[in-house]
Amino acid sequence: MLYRRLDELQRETEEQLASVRSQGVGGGHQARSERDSFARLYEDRILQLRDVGERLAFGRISVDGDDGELLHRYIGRIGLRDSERVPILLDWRVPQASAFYQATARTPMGARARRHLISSGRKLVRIEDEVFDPELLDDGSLQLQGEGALLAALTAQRTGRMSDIVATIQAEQDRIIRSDLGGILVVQGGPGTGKTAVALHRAAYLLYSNRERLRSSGVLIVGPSRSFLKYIEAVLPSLGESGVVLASVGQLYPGVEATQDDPPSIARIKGRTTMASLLAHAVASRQRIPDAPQPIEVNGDTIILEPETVASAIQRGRESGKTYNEARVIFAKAAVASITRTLAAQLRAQGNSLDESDLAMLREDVRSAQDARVALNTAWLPLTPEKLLQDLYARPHWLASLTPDWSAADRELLRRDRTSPFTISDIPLLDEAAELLGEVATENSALKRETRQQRRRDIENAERAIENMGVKGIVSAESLASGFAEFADAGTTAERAAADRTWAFGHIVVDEAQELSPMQWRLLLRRGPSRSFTIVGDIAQAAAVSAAETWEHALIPLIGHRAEGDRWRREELTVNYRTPSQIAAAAESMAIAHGLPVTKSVAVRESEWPIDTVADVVDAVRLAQETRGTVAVIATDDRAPVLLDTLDSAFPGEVGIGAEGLDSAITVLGAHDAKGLEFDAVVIVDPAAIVHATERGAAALFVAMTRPTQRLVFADAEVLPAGL
Ligand SMILES: Nc1ncnc2c1ncn2[C@@H]1O[C@H](COP(=O)(O)OP(=O)(O)OP(=O)(O)O)[C@@H](O)[C@H]1O
Repeated sequence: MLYRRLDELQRETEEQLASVRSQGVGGGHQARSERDSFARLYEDRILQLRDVGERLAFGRISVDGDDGELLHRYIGRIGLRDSERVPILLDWRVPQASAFYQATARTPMGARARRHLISSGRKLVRIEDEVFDPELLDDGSLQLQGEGALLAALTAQRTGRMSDIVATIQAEQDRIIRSDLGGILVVQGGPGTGKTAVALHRAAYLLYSNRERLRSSGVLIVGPSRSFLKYIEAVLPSLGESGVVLASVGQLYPGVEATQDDPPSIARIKGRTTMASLLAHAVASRQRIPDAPQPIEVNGDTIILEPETVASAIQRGRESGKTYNEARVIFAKAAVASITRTLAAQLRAQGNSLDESDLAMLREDVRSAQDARVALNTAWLPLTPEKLLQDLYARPHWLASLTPDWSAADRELLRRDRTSPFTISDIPLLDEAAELLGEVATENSALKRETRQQRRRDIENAERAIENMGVKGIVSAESLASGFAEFADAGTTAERAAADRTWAFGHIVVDEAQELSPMQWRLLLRRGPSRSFTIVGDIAQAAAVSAAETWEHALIPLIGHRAEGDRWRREELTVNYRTPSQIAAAAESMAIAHGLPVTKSVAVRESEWPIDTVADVVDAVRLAQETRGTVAVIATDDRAPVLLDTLDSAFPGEVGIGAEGLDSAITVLGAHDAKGLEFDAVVIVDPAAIVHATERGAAALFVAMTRPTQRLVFADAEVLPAGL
């Protein structure tokens, strides 16, 4: 019945689209853009209806009706109504659907029974029923909702890409997913507890329940690496959501994509908040008053530019309180005016008479005179963030003059020539510099202003269009205006947001948030000034040297020193869905032996396989392949590329590396790229080397050990690290 209705709706929407399109190309600009945006809405709806083909409905909840009869409510990926507009399928995000995820025999939330529907394509292959009868209450052991469906999902073979968990969300996860939009929500949990899954479903939930607000401002999801983003990128589209920007920490500054990070000693310095004041000093020290008077030639006349003239123009610029590049415009105006006055006085003294229009022309002459340009640029050069940072690293004397209280060794660590590519740790510094410098006045900034004004006009037009078409309450002016903007080639909200450094997102989800440095948090605050955040991570897994050791500490750049409950709240996830209990226990024992704090969780299942140790890497991969699923080979970041060659000759055509290798049967990863991912089987090469490679190497090994869903094999491990 539901699929029949789905097909019917698809046909109807296609007809509506055809009818809008057939209205021809006539009418003014506004009529055209109205038609285009309605066409766009229909196209979106058709795509959405097509995308939910698989597992359209996955659950049913039975409640008592008014007349004592049992009412069945079906839960699915989207909501559907029949031709009389009676709901026949509930979107999983509506409030009535939450009983499906949260009801238990102890707290049935008005429900009598729950059914999981397990289907393959359009065919129902199994059902699983739970009856909420208090008499059947068990002994209080681990309570899982829809245990059969859940275990089937957990033991299914992995594809290298994360899939949605919408049919089997557990009660503790559902509470987090549906938590309010406002404020900062920290989700803490050990490896495999579903933090990433919960964060993504929460994004989908928020986009649905706060559509008006988030559709135009967008949601930003930040992950640790490109391979991680690749791993999660299909989840939101499968839930019907596309208005989201996914970015790794190396992609948060538009125009620069950093893929490599600095060695830990350097990353630590660049992550400290002192870098913010260093950059502020650097920017403030970039204006230079000349030592001596300079001759300036303007159209054949020469005047003398006094240092005081420059000094007072600089003063004017600084007093404006604007950013460096914007204040420079004021400085330049003041300097040009002052030079013009001197020149005019000189010309008058020579017997020339000058009226207002002569003065205006004279000002133009001064502005375009080569000498004047050089003098003004020497005093106050327009600067880009990239140039500022390159100068800072490449000019040791300048850096030394700005950092009298730093050690020479720390300064030396920042030293680098101008051609070196920017690193992940440079991204927040570029952003900080951009904030201090402001935009260099170019056509680009004029363009942005024009786009903003256009958007305002679009919203006004949209409001009128909604009145005219009598669809008030069905479509919002904001979303209709987004339709206009999309047709004006400005791209979708997500595209525009991703390209605009000053975009303010309505909500930000940060995954693996334990890794972020204070400078990275400062950047994120600028992207989300309303401080509506979902922050997920495991503070115990922090492998980065600049990472904080408690959440309270990590949040200081966002909200200052605040106790839990004051502007931020914490939720915990306690069940490990990924890793079998033997592997989880081994990982914990290793972590404890290295003094790492461990977040306790309970694994839902055991492994069929032992943890093996094999000398040869190729043999180890063969053993791992017995699971018949995806295999990851994790080594130190340096060794990974070497292993690629070895494995490629043993398993031709089957091996890939990093983000690009996620679709391969065997993926080789550096320990730092493994964060957040999962595979059926994992081979860890020389685990002791991973521990010793970096300062927090034991945390990196802990992450690597908690990636498999089935099997763990150590290779080339003559000495196993402590605790194993
Ligand atoms: N309710 C659920 N139903 C089905 N699968 C689930 C559920 N919750 C989590 N999983 C699965 O468990 C695995 C681990 O989830 P996820 O990657 O979100 O954990 P995590 O806490 O982010 O892990 P880590 O911190 O180790 O990266 C994933 O395969 C996810 O799909």
